[in-house]
Amino acid sequence: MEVKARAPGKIILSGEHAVVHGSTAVAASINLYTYVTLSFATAENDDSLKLQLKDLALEFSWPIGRIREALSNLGAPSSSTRTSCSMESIKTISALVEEENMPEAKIALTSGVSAFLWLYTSIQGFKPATVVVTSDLPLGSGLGSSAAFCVALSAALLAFSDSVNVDTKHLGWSIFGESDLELLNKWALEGEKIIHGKPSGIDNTVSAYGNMIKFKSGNLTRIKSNMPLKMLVTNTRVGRNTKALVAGVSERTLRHPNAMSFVFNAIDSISNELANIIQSPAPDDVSITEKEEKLEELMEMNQGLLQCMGVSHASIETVLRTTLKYKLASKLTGAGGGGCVLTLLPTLLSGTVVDKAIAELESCGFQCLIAGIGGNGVEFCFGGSS
Ligand SMILES: Nc1ncnc2c1ncn2[C@@H]1O[C@H](COP(=O)(O)OP(=O)(O)OP(=O)(O)O)[C@@H](O)[C@H]1O
Ligand SMILES: C[C@@](O)(CCO)CC(=O)[O-]
Ligand SMILES: [Mg+2]
Repeated sequence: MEVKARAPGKIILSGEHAVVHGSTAVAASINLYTYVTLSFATAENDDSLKLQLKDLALEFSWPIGRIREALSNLGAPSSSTRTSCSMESIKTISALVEEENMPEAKIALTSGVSAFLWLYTSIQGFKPATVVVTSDLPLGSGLGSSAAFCVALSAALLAFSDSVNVDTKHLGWSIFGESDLELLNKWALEGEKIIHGKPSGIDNTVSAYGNMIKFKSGNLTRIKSNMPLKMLVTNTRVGRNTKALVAGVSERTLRHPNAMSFVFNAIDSISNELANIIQSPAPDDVSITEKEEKLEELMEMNQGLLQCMGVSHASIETVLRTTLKYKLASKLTGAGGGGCVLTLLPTLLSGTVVDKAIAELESCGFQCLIAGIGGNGVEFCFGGSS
């Protein structure tokens, strides 16, 4: 028997980075997913834990005895209580990953593979198994690939544990009950900590719960949109790393605590206003257009403040300039420093303008997509031969 889990990526409509410092942020799931399939070994002589990253054509395999020896201090797995990875365990796990000779060009994956080993051994202990990962999401681009990976992984691991209440006979995709989802989200955050250093928890929470959320200091409020929201996502293809960008903002905050607290407060107000606009009723085209104009202004203000935090990038500025030529408002999404930019596509905007803007962005070497916003969060499905 095997279990497959899928978790969506996300866009942050407002409040990235500031959310790490206690401000409100607004995020939505998108219809691009990371898939994780878990099957325990059935052959007697198969005594290894395998991780296959299919899109990257990478396979890792550790003899279970080697993992048990290295992590003997962990004790018995306890899937019902999330535990944080100590500095000592991180070092041991990194050494296990290094034994696998990660290709130099893919060294950024080390933290993802470490998060895998931590979540696997903490939830399932030392059982031989194969875990296969595929993803629609570009890695390290601001669309929450790390969170989708941790959420899908936690879902597959917990689905085969005694800590959640799932029906293994159900055919097709299922969702977790509220308390199981809460546990899953806590485990996913522990994985994100290994990848991000100091995550706010917004990315794993929106991936786990789906739809649209407002998030502040670890607490989520579900949001119901009362207007159509269409966003163009432009991937600058400039690689960056969320951990380093988050650390950079924290350093700036230490240097200029007063100034930065005003920036974070301004972003908190922007996020709350944006959430109110999205939720308020819009009975006709005129009121939708008015709401869109306000959203555009708030996105521009948020982008200005992100630039002030030092997380914009020349490639992001090129996207902003290009979309402005078509009178469209944009902001970076996720950690910035490259990665993806959001552009609001108003309801009454002609298709020709969108096509022209996309063509110009793509001629700069960027990649554009229009994401479906606000679908289900994490789901799982049992299958395979028993
Ligand atoms: N499918 C995957 N397989 C293995 N590791 C992954 C996968 N997806 C993400 N990761 C890990 O997450 C890292 C990228 O995370 P990072 O937080 O820097 O970017 P992101 O999550 O895509 O963007 P953001 O955090 O801004 O939304 C990768 O370098 C890798 O370590
Ligand atoms: C940059 C950040 O705010 C969002 C990354 O998608 C980091 C976080 O909240 O953990
Ligand atoms: Mg991330």
